[in-house]
Amino acid sequence: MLVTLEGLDGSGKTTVWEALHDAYPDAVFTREPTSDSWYGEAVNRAIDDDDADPLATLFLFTADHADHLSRVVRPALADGNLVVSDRYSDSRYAYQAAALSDSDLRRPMEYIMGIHAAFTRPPDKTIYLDVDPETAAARSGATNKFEQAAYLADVRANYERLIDAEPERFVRVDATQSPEDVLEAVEAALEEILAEQ
Ligand SMILES: Nc1ncnc2c1ncn2[C@@H]1O[C@H](COP(=O)(O)OP(=O)(O)OP(=O)(O)O)[C@@H](O)[C@H]1O
Ligand SMILES: Cc1cn([C@H]2C[C@H](O)[C@@H](COP(=O)(O)O)O2)c(=O)[nH]c1=O
Repeated sequence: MLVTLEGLDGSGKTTVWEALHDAYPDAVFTREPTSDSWYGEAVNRAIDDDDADPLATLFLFTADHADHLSRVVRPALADGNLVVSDRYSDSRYAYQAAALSDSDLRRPMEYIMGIHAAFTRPPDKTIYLDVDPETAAARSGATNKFEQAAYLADVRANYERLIDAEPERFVRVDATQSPEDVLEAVEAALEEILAEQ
């Protein structure tokens, strides 16, 4: 089963993802952008480059996803593992659709989803850590172009579109709570997800 953690920068995904390692020692924990491949390194260069072309950035993230799928996600699922990914395809649909909103693409989110549809493995469930853009930007330190409150407001609106389209896949957790309460809510959600499967 593939469970993904999604949310704005600073919503607390990585904090939760790290804490879950103890509760689920047999699960495969992974992330996007990947941290152990040259594709992930290329993505990180694009994130840190304020002048990076947004369409080129989309394709770098998508290449990293393709490598992540073939090298980590599909083999782990084939072995029957629970896979928990800190960010996954929804990050592209939410973030790159926002970055490309002023481009020549008429419907950026649909375009990005179309590129993925041919090869991706959709998540079985997605835990969405919901936080307002101002809190997100403040927590993340606004250190790169994606961590700005105005941009994150557009990203959040895109996540809401995704949730509206597939309400049964998403579990929303209020990420403005204390880290302990957020973790408790995520662990409860994950227990329910695993019990249902
Ligand atoms: N529930 C919370 N309340 C207050 N601060 C939090 C909470 N969760 C995480 N933080 C703090 O916010 C910062 C960002 O947390 P974290 O890295 O887990 O977020 P993230 O969603 O993974 O962000 P990014 O997507 O930018 O990597 C850290 O300093 C972390 O300690
Ligand atoms: C996977 C993915 C990520 N992003 C953005 C979101 C963050 O600002 C950075 C890095 O992610 P991290 O969780 O802070 O390490 O990249 C994106 O725009 N599109 C994506 O597909």
